[in-house]
Amino acid sequence: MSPPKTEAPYVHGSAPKTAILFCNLGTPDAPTPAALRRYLAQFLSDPRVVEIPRLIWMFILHGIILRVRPAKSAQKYAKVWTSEGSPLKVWTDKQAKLLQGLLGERGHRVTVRYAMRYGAPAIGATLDALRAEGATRVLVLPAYPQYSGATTASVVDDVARWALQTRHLPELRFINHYHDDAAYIAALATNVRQHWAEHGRPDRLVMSFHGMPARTLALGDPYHCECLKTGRLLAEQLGLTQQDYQVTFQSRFGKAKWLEPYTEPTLKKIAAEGVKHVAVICPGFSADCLETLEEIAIEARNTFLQAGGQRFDYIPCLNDAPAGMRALADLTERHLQGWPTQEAPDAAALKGQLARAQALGAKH
Ligand SMILES: C=CC1=C(C)c2cc3[nH]c(cc4nc(cc5[nH]c(cc1n2)c(C)c5CCC(=O)O)C(CCC(=O)O)=C4C)c(C)c3C=C
Ligand SMILES: [Fe+2]
Ligand SMILES: [Fe+2]
Repeated sequence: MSPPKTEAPYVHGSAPKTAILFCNLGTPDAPTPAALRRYLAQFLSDPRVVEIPRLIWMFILHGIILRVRPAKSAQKYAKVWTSEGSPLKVWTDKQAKLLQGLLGERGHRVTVRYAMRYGAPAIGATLDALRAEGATRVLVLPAYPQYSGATTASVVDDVARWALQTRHLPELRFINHYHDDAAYIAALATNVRQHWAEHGRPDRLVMSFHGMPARTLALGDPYHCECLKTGRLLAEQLGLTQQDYQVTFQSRFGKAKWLEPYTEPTLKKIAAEGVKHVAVICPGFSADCLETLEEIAIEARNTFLQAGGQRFDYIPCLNDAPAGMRALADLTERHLQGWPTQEAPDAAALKGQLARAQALGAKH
């Protein structure tokens, strides 16, 4: 552990200031092999993401994966890259600004910033900036509705790493998950209904979540259960029966067994069974990204159609949908309780305290 870094001197009488740190996964800076190499090296070196003995893994990662995958992944990113950059970053930035606006309209005086677990803006650098701006309370909101060790816990690790090197810590709070939050489920249902009103109701709704190694379930990770619960609650909201929907897991990485059923083989199977029209939604992704726009909306679509399916609809993530943003604002508002952000009694009281202290010639 390195010693605390030099920080701005303590300012007497400063009022509490609250910040919300909205943390997403991160994404490469450009759709190029070099940028992908940097991004994947950081991402896949995280022991929360790949849980195999370090020495063996570093050998495989640097000896094989980082020689092959960057070029392949760069080609995929190039298919979804926008003029403003990676979709994940564009949406995360927009969501942070919208959340700031909504909380402001509700009378909360808070600063909302986003940070990325891998790549930029880094969590530690963003926390440093917030402290320099005077933040004394930070609520950390990982952009993952379902908790997993690989995602949510890894954000907490990064905040903890920053805390280990920081002298004057802000008060810290963390939101672990919101997989069964009523407003989140209702926002997903609104998205689905709107899509059906415009594009027609499918024979089957596939809810595709990012996968995880199957062994993480036996090791106590709640991710699988939380995905299934989100799926059940969404189906309930939509009035679906068990025949109308399916929960699947996508984005398998490596050779090990991951959570099943896998998304693409399931789409192939149901097309062969005669399902003609399928709609796919990815409720575990708070914003569209490579895994939804390329793997599902392009790759999985081709798989389904080639297997005999006739119609494939991809239902976008919540992104900047008003109901989804309101759900995030409600969630953060609940977690802000006890941190007075709506009025400034502390500021007024502190000013009075300071004036009285100064009159006495005291500093404290
Ligand atoms: C939504 C939750 C996510 C979980 C759980 C998750 C676990 C997980 N991911 C990998 C490996 C990769 N994931 C990649 C991209 C990616 N993953 C998520 C989310 C979760 N991952 C998102 C939102 C994205 C997209 C990022 C973007 O820039 O758009 C990638 C990189 C892309 C590629 O090269 O394929 C890898 C690799 C593992 C191993 C894992 C659990 C152990
Ligand atoms: Fe992933
Ligand atoms: Fe379970």
